[in-house]
Amino acid sequence: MSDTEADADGEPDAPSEAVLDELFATIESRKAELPEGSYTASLFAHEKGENAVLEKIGEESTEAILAAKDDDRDELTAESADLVYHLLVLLAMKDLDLGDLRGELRERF
Ligand SMILES: N=c1c2ncn([C@@H]3O[C@H](COP(=O)(O)OP(=O)(O)OP(=O)(O)O)[C@@H](O)[C@H]3O)c2ncn1[C@@H]1O[C@H](COP(=O)(O)O)[C@@H](O)[C@H]1O
Repeated sequence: MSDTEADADGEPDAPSEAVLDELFATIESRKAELPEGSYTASLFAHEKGENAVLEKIGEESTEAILAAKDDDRDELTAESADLVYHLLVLLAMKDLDLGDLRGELRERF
C-alpha cells in the first residue's frame, strides 16, 4: 500500500517517515497497558520477556546476515524490520526511547 492510500479504518496512512515514532508509541502503550493477545505486551508481562527479546535480536541479526549473503533484498528488508522492532522493544524495556537513539546518532554527525 502506498503512503497515499487509506488503511483498514478508511483513514489515510500517516507518512512513512513517522512510522518509527508510531511503532515506538505503540510499544510504549503495550508496555503500559499490557493488553491480552498482544505479542509485544507478552514480552513486557513475562519474567523471561527480556531474554526472549535478546534471543530474537540474535536470531534476526543472523537471518539478516544470511539474507545479505544471499543477495535477497526482500528477505533482508523483512529481517531488518523484525530486528528494528525487537531493538525498539529492548529500548523500551530499559526505559530508553527514540530520543536517546536519535541523540546518540546525532552526536556522531
Ligand atoms: N513490528 C512488529 C513485529 N515484528 C515482528 N513481530 C512479531 O515477533 C514475533 C517473532 O518474530 P519472528 O520473525 O521470529 O516470527 P515467527 O514467525 O514467530 O518466527 P519463530 O519465532 O516461530 O521462528 C512474531 O510473533 C511477530 O509477529 C512483531 N510484532 C509486532 N509488531 C508491531 O507492534 C505492533 C503491536 O503489535 P502487538 O504485539 O500485536 O500488540 C504491531 O501493530 C506492529 O506494528
